[in-house]
Amino acid sequence: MTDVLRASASPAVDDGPRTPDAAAPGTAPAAPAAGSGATAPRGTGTGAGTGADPAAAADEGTDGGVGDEVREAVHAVCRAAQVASRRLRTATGATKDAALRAAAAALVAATDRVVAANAEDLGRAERDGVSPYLRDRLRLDAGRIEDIAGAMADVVALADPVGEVVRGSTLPNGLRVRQVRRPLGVVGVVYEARPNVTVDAVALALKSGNAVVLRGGSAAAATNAVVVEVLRESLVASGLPADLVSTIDAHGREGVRALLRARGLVDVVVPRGGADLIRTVVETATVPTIETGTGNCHVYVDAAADLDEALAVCLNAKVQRPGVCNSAETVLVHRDVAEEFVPALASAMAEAGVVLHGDTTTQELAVGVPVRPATDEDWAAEYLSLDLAVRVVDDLDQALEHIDTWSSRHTEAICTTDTRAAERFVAEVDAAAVAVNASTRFTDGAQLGLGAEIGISTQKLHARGPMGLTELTTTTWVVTGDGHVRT
Ligand SMILES: NC(=O)C1=CN([C@@H]2O[C@H](COP(=O)(O)OP(=O)(O)OC[C@H]3O[C@@H](n4cnc5c(N)ncnc54)[C@H](OP(=O)(O)O)[C@@H]3O)[C@@H](O)[C@H]2O)C=CC1
Ligand SMILES: N[C@@H](CCC(=O)OP(=O)(O)O)C(=O)O
Repeated sequence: MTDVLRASASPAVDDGPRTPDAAAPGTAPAAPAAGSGATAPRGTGTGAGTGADPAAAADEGTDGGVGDEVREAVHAVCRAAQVASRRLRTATGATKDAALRAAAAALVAATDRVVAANAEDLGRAERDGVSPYLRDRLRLDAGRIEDIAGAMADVVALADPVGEVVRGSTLPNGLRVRQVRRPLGVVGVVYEARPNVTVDAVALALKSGNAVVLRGGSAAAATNAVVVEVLRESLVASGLPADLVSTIDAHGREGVRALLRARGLVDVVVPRGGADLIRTVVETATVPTIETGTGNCHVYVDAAADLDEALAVCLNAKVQRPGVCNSAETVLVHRDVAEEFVPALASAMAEAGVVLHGDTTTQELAVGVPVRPATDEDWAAEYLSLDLAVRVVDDLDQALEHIDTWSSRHTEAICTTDTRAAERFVAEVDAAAVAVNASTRFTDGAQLGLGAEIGISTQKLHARGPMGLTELTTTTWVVTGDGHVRT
């Protein structure tokens, strides 16, 4: 069976000239816009055009709708992060590891404070009608804080990427050349209301020698404020600058746009979120960015699938954590096994509380289980809930065509015992991750051995899939001679 999860090399990002944007007028306030909850079929781009942000639109071409005050405040944070990042360039692995261990312990020690702030966020989310699945992403308790600290320890245990010689040789003229891994510098992260991401981002950024500027989902503002405060205090206690970790949460979405235009002050911004965020990034950013797109992931159950195994994979992919980007939204079933598989799938999903949306054949075969007629909206949807679209396909070609049309290029899975079908699937699907006889839920930094992830890139440059330590570095060519001159 093809090893579908082999790591690939990633080229460096262009960090552009180190001159911040000139100040531009524009006092329009930030205007939140709801995401569409659906991904577009192939050919319509990254979700541009879904939702609207009048402030950004009104000020397009000037400074992304950012007022002077917010721009200056965000740039000040980035400048301080840039200064702090220089301290980490030369920090030893031992220094960074000790600081991260201390930070993990500080977080656990602050459990009561963090949980109290989280309760505030959860109460507000419930009053605002946020779905239970999204509230699950937001929720912290003592056990989850222990897990988060454990994830930090996992990152500490990984090899320090900084200083790694990627390649090197002595040229015929005697010049010694080495390509050496270095930190990027300042990494901005805009992410969902999921406080574990705050800590994952900090652990990965610091271990790879970077300062990090955070902008978490507003629903998690109280939790993140406490977490960031605890981490900053801990850094100082470890003899490192607090400004290695900072937040721009106070500046709302206008702050996000200011960060996206802090060219010369941040080296890369990683936006983790839905179509509306990505549209804003595409239209606003002047800094290098790495997009982490929405998840519209499929499981294809082939004619040669082990159907018990396939059922377990489908259930896990849909039900284990339906509110996250790597959960499955559509199951495609080969016609030859549909009569046996669809009824089993339908009753297992119904038992797990899943609402099915299916094509005509699925509706006919799912005896005793209600199936809503599926439309193109269902094939496009990233439900992020206990909803699942099901389609019976004629063969692997039709499955591949469906995936090519509707996939968000995040994660696609095939269940089959046919090696040739698996190899075709791996070769022909265009996605950040492809799983063979395994759940889509494995597309996760921790699960793939990266300790954690700063996001799951659905673009092809500079990284693709879960981004860990290596993806937060660039390289420098070090050329050493003995007074060599070029002739
Ligand atoms: N591939 C990956 O690694 C990941 C993908 N995702 C995807 O994100 C989506 C779900 O997360 P959700 O919390 O709803 O994500 P959102 O896109 O709603 O929010 C993520 C972050 O982006 C901000 N944001 C959203 N829209 C804008 C905008 N127009 N301008 C500036 N900032 C903006 C949010 O701020 P505010 O709080 O103000 O709304 C928040 O901080 C799903 O589609 C999921 O698949 C999520 C995480 C990881
Ligand atoms: N790392 C995650 C998946 C990525 C993620 O953060 O997704 P999301 O909850 O949509 O923001 C996990 O499987 O736990």
